[in-house]
Amino acid sequence: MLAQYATTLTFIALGAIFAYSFYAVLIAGQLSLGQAGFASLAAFSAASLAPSGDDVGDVPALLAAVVIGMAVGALAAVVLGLPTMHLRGVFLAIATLGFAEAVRVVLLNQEWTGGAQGLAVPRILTVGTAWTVLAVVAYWFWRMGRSRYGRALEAIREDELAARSMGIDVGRHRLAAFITAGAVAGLYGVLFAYYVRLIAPNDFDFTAAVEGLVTAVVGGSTMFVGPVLGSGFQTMVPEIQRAVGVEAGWIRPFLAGLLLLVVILFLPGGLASLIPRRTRVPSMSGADPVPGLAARRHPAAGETVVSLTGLAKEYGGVHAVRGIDLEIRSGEVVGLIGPNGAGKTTLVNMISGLVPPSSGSATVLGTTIGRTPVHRVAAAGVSRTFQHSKLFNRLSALENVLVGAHLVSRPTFLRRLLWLPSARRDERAALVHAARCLERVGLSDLAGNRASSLSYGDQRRLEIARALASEPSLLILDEPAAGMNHVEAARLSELIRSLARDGLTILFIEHNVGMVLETCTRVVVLDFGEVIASGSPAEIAADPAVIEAYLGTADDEADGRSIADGTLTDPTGAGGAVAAPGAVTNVDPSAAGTLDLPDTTPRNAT
Ligand SMILES: Nc1ncnc2c1ncn2[C@@H]1O[C@H](COP(=O)(O)OP(=O)(O)OP(=O)(O)O)[C@@H](O)[C@H]1O
Repeated sequence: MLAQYATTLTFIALGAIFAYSFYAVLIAGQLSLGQAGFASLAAFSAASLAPSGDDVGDVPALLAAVVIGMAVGALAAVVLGLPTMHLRGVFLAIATLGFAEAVRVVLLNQEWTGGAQGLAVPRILTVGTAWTVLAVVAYWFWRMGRSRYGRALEAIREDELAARSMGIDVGRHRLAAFITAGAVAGLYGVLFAYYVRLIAPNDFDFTAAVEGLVTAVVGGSTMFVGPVLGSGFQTMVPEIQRAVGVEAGWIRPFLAGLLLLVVILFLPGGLASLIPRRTRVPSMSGADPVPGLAARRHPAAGETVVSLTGLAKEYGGVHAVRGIDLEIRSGEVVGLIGPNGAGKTTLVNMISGLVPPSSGSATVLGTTIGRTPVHRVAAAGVSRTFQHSKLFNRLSALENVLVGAHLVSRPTFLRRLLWLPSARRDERAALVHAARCLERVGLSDLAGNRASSLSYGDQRRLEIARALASEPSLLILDEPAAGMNHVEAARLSELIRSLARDGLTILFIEHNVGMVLETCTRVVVLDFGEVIASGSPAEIAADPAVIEAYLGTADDEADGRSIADGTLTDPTGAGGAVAAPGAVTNVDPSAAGTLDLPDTTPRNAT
């Protein structure tokens, strides 16, 4: 019975292994077509170099071929990956396709490969061996999925910039994923060669690469079983068509293409998305530090956290930030306010290492800004949220926070492969820590929900939980209350103050002036890229320059118009939008000192 389907079953296993080589990079958001080249190099190298089964026995011969093939595939991935890993999307696909085609043409013109006639290879692979190898590969990706490394790759796929800000070294992770793809493609090449008996360079052409990619996409890249489902689908559909007698002429490829289209159109996450993704939410007890997390050093109270000297940023002719001198000390809660286009986001982007300054110098937690990559700035203790939410949308709320804990959690992948209890302990520590961060922002009930399904206000809070998970020394919040109603904004204000009581230094941009005045120990006001005022909330509320920046000229004030209610043109010319119903409102206008504060914030996040 099994013998009757042995060929089909072997090709399902081979197709799935090849699809895993695409899955390996798709989970990190990379589109590569070079796998056919890796497989080809591996197949011909192994077939030429591995000992014969007659000399050493079939199993050792296959094992030696597999080792050679995987090493050749991985090495080729290093050689190709080093110069191409900075490429994204279709550019990486084109570069890697160019490599695969170059390999094919070169091998086609070599004597030792047999050229177009091909090279004879003994059939050693059996259906049982093929499925055993597939089980090992699937196990590898299954154990990787819930490890710190696997989560980092998923985070890179969802939002590379946010992943960098969580302290993930994106370049290193992308290269590691590419090398894995090379090794798995090499494995496929060898198994294919030792099954089909005759290999030719044209077996690894553009069509083969596209088939591998399509199999991985149809199966889905969000769950480790995706490639197996994809290969089963791709191999079985023609078999079923043959069985029901529609194999002739154009009908068969037409139906196969149609089914493919249906899967891609209606199941963008692939067949694997039909399987619900479970998030285990741990039970928590106590507020003690979680053992198993890396300890972080925080600056002592009053120590300098941020030191900016003459910091400036120009975009072409636009002076977004002009010569800012600013010092922030540990334990301060500094509010950054100013009209639209004043340069607030540009300034915090420079402080968090996202944008290099045009001139001036900045030291943040001992790191020099400008030369330090974003993930190193994060490792120094800087964590942030973004003006426009940058969540990992397809991950659950808890998984988002787990990624945030990247810098304090321990690597677990290799230990998970061996089922070591220490890996389970460390994973649990990270889970408990993440769950506590969610609890702190009041999102415990939504831990298992997809980030994209949360309300706007909950997404803002989730970003804060994710930022807190790295146990930062400096927390930067970019318009955290945007989209929140006044009750949520008041709760957020209390949360910020409680974080400050715990010793965290906080820098936050907010258009809700009332909330800023109530929450901060110091307020810095920017206008046209310059600091126009800096002082205690009471000083700022009474400062004529601030009132002018916010209310415009005396005439405007006399008209009874203000930026706050959206009736006064923004001094930058950006224009004030009228607050949406339910948008941020002042937390406590009585904290406003002598500035006649608006009771609604006019501008939502832009
Ligand atoms: N990448 C960029 N390229 C060109 N100009 C930019 C870029 N980023 C910001 N700017 C310009 O720099 C100035 C400051 O922008 P920035 O976003 O920092 O202001 P902001 O105070 O954060 O404004 P908002 O409150 O509207 O977010 C604006 O004139 C803006 O158009």
